[in-house]
Amino acid sequence: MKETIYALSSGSVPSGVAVIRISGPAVRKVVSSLCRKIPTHRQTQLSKLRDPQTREVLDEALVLYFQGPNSFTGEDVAEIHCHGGRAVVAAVLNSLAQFEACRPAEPGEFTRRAFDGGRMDLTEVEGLADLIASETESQRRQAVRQMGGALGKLYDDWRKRLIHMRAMIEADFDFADEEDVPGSVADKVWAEAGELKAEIEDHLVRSKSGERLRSGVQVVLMGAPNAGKSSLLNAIAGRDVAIVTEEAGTTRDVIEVHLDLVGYPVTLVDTAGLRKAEGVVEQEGIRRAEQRGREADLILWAVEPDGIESTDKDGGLPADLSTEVPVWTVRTKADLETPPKQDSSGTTIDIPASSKDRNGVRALFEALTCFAKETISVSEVPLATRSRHRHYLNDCLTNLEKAVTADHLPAELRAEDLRRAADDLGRITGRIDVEDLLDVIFRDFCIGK
Ligand SMILES: Nc1nc2c(c(=O)[nH]1)N(C=O)[C@@H](CNc1ccc(C(=O)N[C@@H](CCC(=O)O)C(=O)O)cc1)CN2
Ligand SMILES: Nc1nc2c(ncn2[C@@H]2O[C@H](COP(=O)(O)OP(=O)(O)OP(=O)(O)O)[C@@H](O)[C@H]2O)c(=O)[nH]1
Repeated sequence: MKETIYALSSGSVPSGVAVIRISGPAVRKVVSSLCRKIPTHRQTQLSKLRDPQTREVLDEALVLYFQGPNSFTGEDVAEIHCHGGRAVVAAVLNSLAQFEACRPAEPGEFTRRAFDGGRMDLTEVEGLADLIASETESQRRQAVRQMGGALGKLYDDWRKRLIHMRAMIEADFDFADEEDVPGSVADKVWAEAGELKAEIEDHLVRSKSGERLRSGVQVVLMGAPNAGKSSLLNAIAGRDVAIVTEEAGTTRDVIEVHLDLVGYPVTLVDTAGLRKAEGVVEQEGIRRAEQRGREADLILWAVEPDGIESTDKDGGLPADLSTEVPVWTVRTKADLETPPKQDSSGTTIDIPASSKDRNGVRALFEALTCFAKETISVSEVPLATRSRHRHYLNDCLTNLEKAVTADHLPAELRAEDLRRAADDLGRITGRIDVEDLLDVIFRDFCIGK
């Protein structure tokens, strides 16, 4: 028999109320033992919770019951809403552990059961994970929509169209010998396939924005040592409206701050000062700084008043930087200088900033907010949000392209490419072999979800 799983779903204790969730075939037995009576489906019941062995009262709690299949997981589910004291939660979890075939849930295991039971597709699962990870309004909006199935529906519709096209082609070549079946059926299908291909290409282009919204616009501060990069980061992040979380990067030289700029997520990255370094550690720091620069959506090039010439000598932007990455020159320590004549190059935006006075970074802050808005452009249509989606969409396009262009090949082979293209979309929603992928996706979930 399938195991029954349980977990604290409500976050860290102590808390006012803690929610302990239980799912699986033993739920009815467990609940009737802990609180005698099983609540009516979808209703809560105030009950004394008792230790199954000693019958000692552990707490007075609200117990909620969902009879499978009408539950989040599709199995029988109960929720115990008890007091959020450490010892209360420990005592309840401990009594659950005493039941046979009952064990603590793995991260994301409730959701995994919902997926296995066909209650959610993979894009909905990912939307749910993104919703829990969301830090800004625009991220929340995109995640809610994806969790609600909008993206999955788009891919399912495309997949159905492909399956239909293939059926038409196969029907056409079954009757190919008969005279009165017009060849135009196939022509129509290939024209439709071409249209779908264009739709998917358009979706892919627009989805850059979806991925950026999910992970935050990457803004990387670069410049010579001592140019004032760290002070700038602190000055921007220190504004009450801006800071959400601060975390050290994977290296001690790369610091990331997650900003919420009026609902748009921006990851601001401070990097090691660029110069011709002697030490191995510093060289590694610079290598990583350059790497982040290459991945950036925007580079803030910090230049101090008398440092403009020295940056050229000591090290500039990485030579292989894509010309598509915009670079803004930020004149740091603007409180020390008399403003220079307007930069005539016209290639970069030039923004004076001072970390020393309260209004010193206002212009930069506002320019960044505009940039984030323009880069992300929250859309009403669902967008791909992960490189995983992009990967399979590209595979799908490759197969579709083969099918559409191969008019010298027999229809059987072209129909087979249509099937492959449909399968690629099925992999995004998880309808087609994704077993090895699931562990990776669910590993990132919280316990209790
Ligand atoms: N207490 C509590 N709050 C919660 C959840 C939960 O599981 N428990 N959720 C969990 O993530 C979210 C709400 N989402 C949910 C989605 C589906 C079902 C559910 O039981 N669906 C059944 C029955 C629907 C019905 O009441 O008729 C179904 O779809 O068949 C429950 C919660 C957020 N808040
Ligand atoms: N007057 C003034 N001094 C500043 C300003 N910003 C930074 N400084 C000073 O410049 C020095 C270097 O600043 P940091 O922010 O550490 O420079 P950095 O670019 O991060 O340096 P590295 O981490 O070595 O690359 C410090 O002494 C700061 O106090 C500013 O806006 N005005």
